[in-house]
Amino acid sequence: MAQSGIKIMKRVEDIKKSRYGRISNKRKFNEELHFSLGESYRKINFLLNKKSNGKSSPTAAINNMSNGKRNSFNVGDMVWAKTGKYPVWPGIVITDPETNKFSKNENMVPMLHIYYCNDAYKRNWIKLKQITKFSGKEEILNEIPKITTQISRSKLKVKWNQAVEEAEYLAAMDKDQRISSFFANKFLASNSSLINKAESESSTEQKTPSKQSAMLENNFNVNQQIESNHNEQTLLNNDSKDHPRHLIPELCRQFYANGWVTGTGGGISIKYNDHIFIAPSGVQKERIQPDDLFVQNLKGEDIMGPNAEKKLSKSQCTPIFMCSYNERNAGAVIHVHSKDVVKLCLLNPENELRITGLEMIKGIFNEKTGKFYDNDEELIIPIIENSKYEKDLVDTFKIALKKYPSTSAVLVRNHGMYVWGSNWKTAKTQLECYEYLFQITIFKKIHNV
Ligand SMILES: CSCCC(=O)C(=O)COP(=O)(O)O
Ligand SMILES: [Zn+2]
Repeated sequence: MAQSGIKIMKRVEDIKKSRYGRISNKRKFNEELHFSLGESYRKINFLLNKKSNGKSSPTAAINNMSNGKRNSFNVGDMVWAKTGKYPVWPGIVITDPETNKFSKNENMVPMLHIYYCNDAYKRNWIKLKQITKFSGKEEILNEIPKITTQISRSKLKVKWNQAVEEAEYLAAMDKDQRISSFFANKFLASNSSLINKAESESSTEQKTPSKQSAMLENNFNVNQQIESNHNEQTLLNNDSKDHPRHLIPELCRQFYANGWVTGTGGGISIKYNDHIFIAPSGVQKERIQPDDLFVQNLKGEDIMGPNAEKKLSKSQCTPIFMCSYNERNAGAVIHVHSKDVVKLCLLNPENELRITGLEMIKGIFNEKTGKFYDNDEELIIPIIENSKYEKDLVDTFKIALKKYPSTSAVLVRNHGMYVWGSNWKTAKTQLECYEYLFQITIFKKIHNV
């Protein structure tokens, strides 16, 4: 620990000497920091603001660039932001740790949550009209030539140039890497004081167990903070093919191919930790993209959504999805507009459907017993009446859940079916088993066998 501490402190000293060196030596430094600190590391105003006829003040220019635009920014995007008397400053759109949101409307004014580059991790909610896409130093200076003179007169000149250099460095990365790298610097800044303290203590006196444990605890807290920021971003977006951002579009394409979500009908939602991912409404479900999804928590509070430019809204099925999560502890819920469900409900006017004697019954999970059905057991699935809007199904859906504690599906007459499971795989498998059972049951009913 003491040796790795010395190594890090030397590096911190190098960085203190040259901020530019920090940028160019960053990779090497990161590697050493990783080596020294282990796995936890990985997770881890210029203007005079003169209103010079409104023509070329940076505020006016920025306003002109963004006015009337809807939010087209997302977490991880690099931006130029203008606040108060400060020069336009580079930053990154990152979720506010207090509200878990990166965008909001305050008194009808759209705002984004920004962390500033090279500014001790200061962060703020900024009006969307004060923000524009990060381009690069040359580009912004060409776009707003007055910045050059204003910055050269400003006390913040050095700091601004370093911020821009950091931003250009970060802009070259992909979003995940960018956010990790940005917070890795925070880790470094927070730890350098601990390291300095540790080194000076080790050179003058023996560390007492209580000092050692206080340092470790402090270190642990810093690690935890970085890790939780990192984890938050990883939960919302990541490249794993099993992440809801990739699963939902893929599953929708499969369901479309089976004729279950045609003509924009149907929908899907997957729970990932405590985040509920929900498909958009009224779109061709087979064409959904990873960044078309909505994310909310179990209380129904929005966490993240697609760019406003996309003009998407959350699935109308959301109230039923939430019922399945809250009442049945589902891990995923699927809504299909399958023709076989509609046909079967026409052939079966009762309020429930009974199926027995088929092997595929074994693929259905009995939520009451906590076991899969045996093929000699009778499967009973509730049927509720359709309503004008999906949300008006909630009351009867809840009644059906109470009356049929074993069921993992509810049929909606003249409409389709909701099916859920403890995870997306079980929900999908059960959907396939139900559809199979329904086809055979239709055949049996038609042929009276
Ligand atoms: C032609 S679809 C009618 C609405 C509907 O029943 C449905 O399932 C669509 O839900 P969405 O997720 O697109 O809001
Ligand atoms: Zn529907």
